[in-house]
Amino acid sequence: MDKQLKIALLGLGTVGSGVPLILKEHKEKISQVTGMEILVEKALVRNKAAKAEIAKEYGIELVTDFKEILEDQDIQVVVELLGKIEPAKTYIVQALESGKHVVTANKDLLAQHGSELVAVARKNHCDLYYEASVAGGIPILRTIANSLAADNIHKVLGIVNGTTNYMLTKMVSEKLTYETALEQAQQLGFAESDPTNDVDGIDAAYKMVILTQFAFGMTLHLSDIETKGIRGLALEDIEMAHQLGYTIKLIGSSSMLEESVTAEVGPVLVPSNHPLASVQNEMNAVFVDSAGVGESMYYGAGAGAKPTATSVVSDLITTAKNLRLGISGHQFNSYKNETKIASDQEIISKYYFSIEVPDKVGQFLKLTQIVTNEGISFDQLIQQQSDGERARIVIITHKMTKAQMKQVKQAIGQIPEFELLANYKVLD
Ligand SMILES: NC(=O)C1=CN([C@@H]2O[C@H](COP(=O)(O)OP(=O)(O)OC[C@H]3O[C@@H](n4cnc5c(N)ncnc54)[C@H](OP(=O)(O)O)[C@@H]3O)[C@@H](O)[C@H]2O)C=CC1
Ligand SMILES: N[C@@H](CC=O)C(=O)O
Ligand code: NA
Repeated sequence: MDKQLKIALLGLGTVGSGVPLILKEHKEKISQVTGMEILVEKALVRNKAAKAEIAKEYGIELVTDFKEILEDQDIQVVVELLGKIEPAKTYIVQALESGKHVVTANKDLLAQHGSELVAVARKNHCDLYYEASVAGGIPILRTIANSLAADNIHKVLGIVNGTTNYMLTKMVSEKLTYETALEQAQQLGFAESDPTNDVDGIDAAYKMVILTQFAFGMTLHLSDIETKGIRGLALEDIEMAHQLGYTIKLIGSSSMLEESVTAEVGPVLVPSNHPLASVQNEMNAVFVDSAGVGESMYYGAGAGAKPTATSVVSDLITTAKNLRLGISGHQFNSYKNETKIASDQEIISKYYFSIEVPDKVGQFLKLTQIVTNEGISFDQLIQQQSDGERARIVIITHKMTKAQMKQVKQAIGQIPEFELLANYKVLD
């Protein structure tokens, strides 16, 4: 081994503590492919005593002041695994400005400040890689940027949040409560330190911003992505969907319609025979529809220490190879297009409506009128057993535009005795 690559970790939490483990377990292979020995020299922590054991195990020097990393000339790569925006952003900018390459798993940061960080990296001829930020262990960003560079992607959609997929799986298969399922996802290290972003779909929306950049070269803001989480998802709707031949999953999607893009996150009824329907627990899957390859799906662990750290180390390996070849500073994603957002008239889907109505004659007729007023018909319709006073009617429509769907919702809202309980997209 003729060369060493000294790195520093910011954060020794779930993912941070996985990195030295992967570097140790796969040391020989990593040395062969990079021609370098990757050494974790320092780690930034808040509490040295709490991380003393892992530091001793891997011979890492713990520091509580980022300056000790920034000013260390031997450290060539900073791996940011703190999460959230600050101080992560400031540390990354300072690292890049002092000529250090950066690897991060921070989707919050990349989705909200990615363009700025990429520009700083570029100006300083530094690498900035973030494969772990989307779908944890699945090498999806590199696949889109490299392997699918020759293709024209029409649509990218999938299960990109491990916590909520784990929760939905456990709530359905083991009848766990929402709270218990969330607690388990936290204990297993899948959830963010504050799981609000997981359950409210925001974490998935961040990932869709990044996926949209890679797939279509367009930069979306979070506000461009209509986002719903699983907080209000009722078990009754999961069961009704099941009776209709669907599984409800939290899906992030981004599609090109002519020359404009539309991206959304929310519970979606996925046909039970669709490959995304069988993705369980913390597993993620990204389904790509493209002109050349056709349909392809990338499946694997979307969260957890080892899978995520493996992606982080794959970025370190790329950084090491670039250094050896003297080609540092190329952008992870160099595909760029002017961002155009699709209008509601262009977005077409089937929709699921779950409506509570008085249990008396004539209700179906009123609903039929609302939907037919938009020139749409029902694909499926069922009524759940009622308590004698109120009944739940569930309909799946044929395809309509998002604008029509909003009209239907509004019309339902105008009938005082109707209550719209849920409204989700239905995948073909
Ligand atoms: N967990 C997962 O499966 C995945 C996580 N990610 C991303 O990876 C990143 C890390 O996540 P994860 O490891 O799960 O998070 P953790 O909360 O487990 O780890 C973060 C660590 O950073 C430390 N930290 C936070 N702020 C500071 C600071 N200012 N100074 C020093 N230390 C600090 C925390 O210390 P303390 O404990 O004292 O708060 C904690 O040990 C996040 O961006 C996350 O979104 C991406 C894909 C999957
Ligand atoms: N909290 C995230 C972690 C990976 O990105 C998730 O559950 O997917
Ligand atoms: Na990934």
